[in-house]
Amino acid sequence: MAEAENCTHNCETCGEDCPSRMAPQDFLEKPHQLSSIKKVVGVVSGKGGVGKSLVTSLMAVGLQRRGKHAAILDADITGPSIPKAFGIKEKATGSEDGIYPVRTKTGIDVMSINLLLENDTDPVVWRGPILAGTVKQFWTDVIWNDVDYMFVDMPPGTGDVPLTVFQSIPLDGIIIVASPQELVGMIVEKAVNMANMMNIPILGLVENMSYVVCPDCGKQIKAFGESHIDEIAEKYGLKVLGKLPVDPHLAAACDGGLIELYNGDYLDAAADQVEAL
Ligand SMILES: Nc1ncnc2c1ncn2[C@@H]1O[C@H](COP(=O)(O)OP(=O)(O)OP(=O)(O)O)[C@@H](O)[C@H]1O
Repeated sequence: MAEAENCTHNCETCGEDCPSRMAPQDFLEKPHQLSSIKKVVGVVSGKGGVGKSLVTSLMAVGLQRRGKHAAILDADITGPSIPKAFGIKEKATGSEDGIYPVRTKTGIDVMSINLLLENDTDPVVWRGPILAGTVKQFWTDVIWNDVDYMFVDMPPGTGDVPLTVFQSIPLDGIIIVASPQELVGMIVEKAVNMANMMNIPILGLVENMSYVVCPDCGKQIKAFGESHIDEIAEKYGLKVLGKLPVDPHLAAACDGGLIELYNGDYLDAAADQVEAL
């Protein structure tokens, strides 16, 4: 059990009766004093590469199209994909007051580690506490001006870094993104249980790469087998907010920095849910 004087504030390692044990809300960090952020939504996945950044980008684009001011905090420090999806080439700037996010073509404010690194290809070879500290600084040291909806592209998984982010940024809700393969295993359920343990409302589930549409006959092909998302949603009393197909246009838009030009209403129900917060 951790003693109070050498407490690491990582309550995973100490006992229930540890005197330094804190309630989850005690870890919450305050945003920059010049920031104004109305609602914060985390986009979470049980593991990497399932399309979490793509869903984060589409959510911000969707809310911005509805006349709201959207922002993205890219908390995926080791795999930052947001600047690429929006084709952001410039770097973030700062003043003695703080750091300013970079604005996309349609007015979405973005902060990502790639906007601070000299070269986009520089790897971030940092240990967990530094990664988590950087995400915290994106919240505390960045001046987020008049944001209606901030989407946080969370680090994948349920390890130390996502845990710290969950504890330090006050999330109004999370969206869990999963691929059909993941839904067969327990990875999504781990993410659901983690959110429940942290008392963060789950707005719903999004299944990415749910199906492929045959270019000749338009038939939906379940390339990864039948979907299990409805079963899991029912088991945990959650909403299914959308099912995205594998779409080459989507991949091209995302990889070509043109995500703001992509037309598709797959995440309309998710946007409704966020607006209802
Ligand atoms: N539905 C889809 N159709 C076509 N391509 C997709 C789809 N979803 C994701 N992709 C492509 O898959 C790649 C990975 O997506 P993305 O970066 O969003 O995943 P991620 O879960 O955020 O990964 P990581 O956790 O490693 O950052 C991207 O190149 C993206 O364009």
